[in-house]
Amino acid sequence: MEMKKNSSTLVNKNTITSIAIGGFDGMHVAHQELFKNLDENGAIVSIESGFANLTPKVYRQEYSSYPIYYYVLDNIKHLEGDQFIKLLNEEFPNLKKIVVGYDFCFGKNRRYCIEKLKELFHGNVKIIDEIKIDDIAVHSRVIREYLKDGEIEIANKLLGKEYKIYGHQIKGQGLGTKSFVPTINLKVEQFLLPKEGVYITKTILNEIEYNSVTFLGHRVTTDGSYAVETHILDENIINDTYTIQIKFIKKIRDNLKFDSFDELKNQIDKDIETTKNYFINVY
Ligand SMILES: Cc1cc2nc3c(=O)[nH]c(=O)nc-3n(C[C@H](O)[C@H](O)[C@H](O)COP(=O)(O)O)c2cc1C
Ligand SMILES: Nc1ncnc2c1ncn2[C@@H]1O[C@H](COP(=O)(O)OP(=O)(O)O)[C@@H](O)[C@H]1O
Repeated sequence: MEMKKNSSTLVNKNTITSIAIGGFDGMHVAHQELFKNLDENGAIVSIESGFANLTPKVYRQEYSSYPIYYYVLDNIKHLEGDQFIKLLNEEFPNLKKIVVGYDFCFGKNRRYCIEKLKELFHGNVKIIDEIKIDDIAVHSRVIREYLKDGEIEIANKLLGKEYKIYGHQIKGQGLGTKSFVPTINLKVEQFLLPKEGVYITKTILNEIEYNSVTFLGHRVTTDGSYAVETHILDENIINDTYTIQIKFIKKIRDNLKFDSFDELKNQIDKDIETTKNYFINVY
């Protein structure tokens, strides 16, 4: 049913017969619903606004086997409706079907919407009604708000997967191993970071997934600097991987200021206990 193509550069645009159009930041449940309506020669046309921070461009292909072609919004937003359709027909000479959501609009001042698309495109236009989960409309902006509030479980439900960020290892304060627990410190770019606090997570190193607990926030108890640090449970990891992935599962607590290192150490031990219990009960 589904074809395996992992890079748009490998697929000739002449073979494409159906496309889904949108921004596709997050590659969430509603986006996946659009993709289900593509045929085996389907492709994803992703319009880049420059604001994607759930699945930044370089990480997006991971979430679909359909090839993704990117177009920069600034280069196409001045087009009139017929010019936009002409562009699509030129880019994909065998295009037969377009799949979009109920709220899709395009062209100059977003003046052209569903009715115009049906009128201007001489082929099959499939419109997907608004997708909701537990009465919440699934949109990338909605998911961003839940993440900013630390509501990981709701965000994950709307995403249809665990929210995952990529980062690379940087040096920490050097306090962790000495005074608290060993952590991998991450520099994270491009991705939206959830609310400051402590989270049950999984950390992926060299494609191996470990249970972990992750702190994000300003280290208000120590030097006040912003940090993303992950402690891997029950393992003595010597990490030599540059790229690290963190999947967020659940928030445990807010970021807190402690009066002493001892109190912080106690709380970190409790966080680790809470995380271990979670994994024992859930997995
Ligand atoms: C599970 C966990 C929870 C943490 N919670 C807090 C916190 O609530 N407040 C805070 O200021 N720092 C918190 N930290 C960060 C510590 O201050 C940090 O691990 C310590 O400064 C060592 O940092 P380093 O690895 O850069 O040496 C937490 C760290 C971990 C691993
Ligand atoms: N909840 C939804 N239900 C149906 N279609 C949707 C939904 N969210 C987005 N779409 C469609 O998916 C495509 C990508 O939309 P986009 O604007 O990137 O999504 P979002 O609303 O999440 O930012 C568009 O064709 C859009 O109409």
